[in-house]
Amino acid sequence: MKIEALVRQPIFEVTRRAVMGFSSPGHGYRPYRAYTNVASYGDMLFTHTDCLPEQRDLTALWYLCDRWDVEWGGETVFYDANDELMCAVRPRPGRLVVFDGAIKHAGRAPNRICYTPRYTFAIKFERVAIG
Ligand SMILES: O=C(O)CCC(=O)C(=O)O
Ligand SMILES: [Fe+2]
Repeated sequence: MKIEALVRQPIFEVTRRAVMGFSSPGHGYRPYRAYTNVASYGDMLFTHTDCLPEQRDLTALWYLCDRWDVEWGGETVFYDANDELMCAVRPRPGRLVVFDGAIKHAGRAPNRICYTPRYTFAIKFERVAIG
């Protein structure tokens, strides 16, 4: 999605406010990319990072679902430097998670009993000097 169009949407204002909480004196965040992920049972979503550690980008991830059964799986999982699980975020209607893009993570495909696609909407922010 074009960033100029995104910033006019109500979802962006909510996202911006959440991301603002990570600002520090002299530094803010600027959106540079936004897109939707879709995954269904059997898909393979690879473990990755969204930026290099020194970049300190943030990823804002919305779970776009009307409902999400706990048995459907499809969590976003986060790993430490030893590839141990630190955290799993369960899709939930309207949930937003904001995280440091340098943390290793992966979306997980839904389980076999899930007949609905798993949609997430990602907005990537770069750290910028302000003032
Ligand atoms: O859909 C997810 O849970 C993760 C998406 C993601 O990691 C990304 O878009 O960079
Ligand atoms: Fe990612």
